[in-house]
Amino acid sequence: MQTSQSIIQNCKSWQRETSNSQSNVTSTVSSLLNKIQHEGEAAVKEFSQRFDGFTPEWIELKAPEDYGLEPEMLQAIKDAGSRIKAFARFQKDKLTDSTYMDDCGEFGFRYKPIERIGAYIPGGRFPLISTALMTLIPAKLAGCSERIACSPSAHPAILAAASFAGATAFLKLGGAQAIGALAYGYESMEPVQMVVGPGNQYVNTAKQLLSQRIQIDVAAGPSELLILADEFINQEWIIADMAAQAEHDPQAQSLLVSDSLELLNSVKQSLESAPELNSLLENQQIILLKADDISDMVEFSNQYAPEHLLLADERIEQSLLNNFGSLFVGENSAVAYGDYCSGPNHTLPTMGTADRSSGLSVLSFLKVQSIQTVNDKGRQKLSAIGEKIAEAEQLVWHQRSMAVRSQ
Ligand SMILES: NC(=O)c1ccc[n+]([C@@H]2O[C@H](COP(=O)([O-])OP(=O)(O)OC[C@H]3O[C@@H](n4cnc5c(N)ncnc54)[C@H](O)[C@@H]3O)[C@@H](O)[C@H]2O)c1
Ligand SMILES: [Zn+2]
Repeated sequence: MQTSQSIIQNCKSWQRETSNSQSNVTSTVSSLLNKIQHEGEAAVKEFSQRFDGFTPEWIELKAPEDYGLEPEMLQAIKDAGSRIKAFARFQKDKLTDSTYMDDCGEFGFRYKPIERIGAYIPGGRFPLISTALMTLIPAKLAGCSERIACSPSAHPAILAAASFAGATAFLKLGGAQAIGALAYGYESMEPVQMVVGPGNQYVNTAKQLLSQRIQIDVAAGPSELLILADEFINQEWIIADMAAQAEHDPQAQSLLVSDSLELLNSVKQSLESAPELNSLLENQQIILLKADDISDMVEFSNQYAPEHLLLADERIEQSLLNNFGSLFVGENSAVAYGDYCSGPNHTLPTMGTADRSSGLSVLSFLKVQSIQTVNDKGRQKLSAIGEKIAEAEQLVWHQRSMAVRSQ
């Protein structure tokens, strides 16, 4: 049993545990992928039988209305999907191709979609309906022409969501073998160029191991929530938020950081009085941290770089917060809204990678290409600059290819 002192810790001395090594998963997945690369379909089928007890199956998608869902469920999928679509469209509209001209010619860039993508929708522990929407909708808005949904679950709500989100095919197949099938091709499906979507350690390891061959999205590990709070917040709400993110996964973690010891003590008491919540506290899925002041809170947040950041402290300016996957401002903004239906994506960087990477968005599915058109004047001017450098690098043909144009 922990003492009261150790339950409320000082934020300066607390650090995220780095993930324990998982070399046996890596070697299992590595040999699985190797077999799929060399033996193709037969190996995919064999692994699917071994780990999931079924043969992979292409499932033809019908209209979302045709899955016999209760009307409220169908409506919720459509409403969530429409909001996710609206956000993705808004983002897409800001990404415009652009060109400028100067005396040497025309220079610009454009966005082009990756053609074939695979979206993995986890289905082992829970059927993740929202993940079908979050992965496939931005891919469609980006303009990817083939969008293969892959999941070990063919739950009617997943199929309806994949259909609403615009999957062009649905393959019932799970785990690392699903990622292998997407990357190497399967039956009539050509290999995809990108695989997105969360999954368990087998799925994530397969994505990592294949990342030289295919583009992958963020490292979406166990969920994380950091709440920065002042003494005035609604405790019932934030306790529910912390328990919500913790229930994703036994390794998921929610942190409450405040400079108010009164708040932390009061939250601690509420947690301890409910056995289900107390066990989250004991298993360190909920962590209470005391800061000296708001600058301490900001500093902690920036170094921790949480997946989800809930800012429930009006004294702290948003602009001071540098590292997070998604920011929820004010206590109205439950993180669960972001998980399902507010609009922004829920596939977000975890394990501190938010200090250098972004969550899934329309941009993830686009390549930025540059385009240049040199005019006659540009031939002279650019030759004069470039030849000098090529000469110093002793790249003779580089120099010559410019020299022959310089007249
Ligand atoms: N960070 C995010 O945005 C986010 C969102 C949703 C889900 N998730 C995470 O996704 C994960 C979903 O995991 P899941 O397990 O429920 O579903 P999953 O679909 O990722 O994995 C299930 C598959 O794992 C394979 N598998 C299971 N045991 C195996 C074994 N011993 N050897 C080889 N393969 C094996 C099976 O083929 C099975 O189909 C959770 O960890 C959850 O936290 C993260
Ligand atoms: Zn969540």
